[in-house]
Amino acid sequence: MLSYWKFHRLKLLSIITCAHAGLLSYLLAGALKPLDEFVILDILGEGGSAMMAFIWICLILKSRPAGRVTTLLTAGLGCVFFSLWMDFLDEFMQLPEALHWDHWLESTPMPIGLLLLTIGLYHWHREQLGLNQQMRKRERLFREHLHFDTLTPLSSADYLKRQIELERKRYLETQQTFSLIVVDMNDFAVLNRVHGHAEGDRVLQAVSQLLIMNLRQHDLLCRLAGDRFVALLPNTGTFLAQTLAQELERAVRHFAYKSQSHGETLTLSITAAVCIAGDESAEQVLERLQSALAQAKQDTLRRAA
Ligand SMILES: Nc1nc2c(ncn2[C@@H]2O[C@H](COP(=O)(O)OP(=O)(O)OP(=O)(O)O)[C@@H](O)[C@H]2O)c(=O)[nH]1
Repeated sequence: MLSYWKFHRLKLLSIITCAHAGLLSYLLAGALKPLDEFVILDILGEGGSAMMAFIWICLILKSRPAGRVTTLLTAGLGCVFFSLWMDFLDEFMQLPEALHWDHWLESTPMPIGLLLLTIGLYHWHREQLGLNQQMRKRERLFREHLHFDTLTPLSSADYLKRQIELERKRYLETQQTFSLIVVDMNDFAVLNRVHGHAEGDRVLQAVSQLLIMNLRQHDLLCRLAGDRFVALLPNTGTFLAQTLAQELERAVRHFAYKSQSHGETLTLSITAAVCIAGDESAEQVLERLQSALAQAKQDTLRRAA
């Protein structure tokens, strides 16, 4: 409750104030009905509906950031809630015959609320289309995953091996080779030591997102172990794989990651290596990939020396 109270307190306060104003108006202008005029079924039905509308408001505010769509949905549901609330109060209070404002307060907010809710839902739909577009890039990651890594949203080495076996079958049918890129963070043990393991975890999460965004829609990124990732590139030759690997290295080098503790920019870098595969078992391919990485690490060290 507290987290969304901070962002949406104005909206919630307006709704609660309106509800209190309605109650106060009834108390000032009307009188309590005798007990035998209470209709239990109406009280339960109208009170329950008002309560549900309020719960919907809380759920919307809890699950959405502040913005136009949230405001429209809350305003719409707020009007619906107010209408139902006035209807509920009507069950307990009797107003003088000459007064008619209770009918207005019961009936007018409902259609206005439904109109606002409809506009809000329409914009929510448009917003969702935009989000779907963004998510499509990561679709292969989220589909059919039995083995998710607990830290990053990537699949594990087991899933990667199964995917390599599938690519191998495809190779036997179509003769189309595929490539793999292995990526390893440089000096990650030092980063852990200097900035703490929790910061290291956040770096791994951020880097995995960055790598995903720099791969193509049909590529698959897995976390092999620790600070090591593997991208499976279907139907891709060595030249294109090398180009992608260089792009990944560049993306990480230019990534201005900010530490959570002090907000300073941490310099991150990776070493990437590539291998092309066809008719080989997953173990064989991964072994070759690890050797290519070891070689690339040595080259990097030699260049730095
Ligand atoms: N924060 C964090 N650290 C991890 C995780 N898994 C492995 N590590 C750490 O990653 C580090 C990997 O160490 P190394 O293989 O020596 O890698 P490195 O320091 O990048 O060395 P080079 O690869 O040679 O540059 C170790 O310190 C592990 O403790 C994890 O899930 N979270």
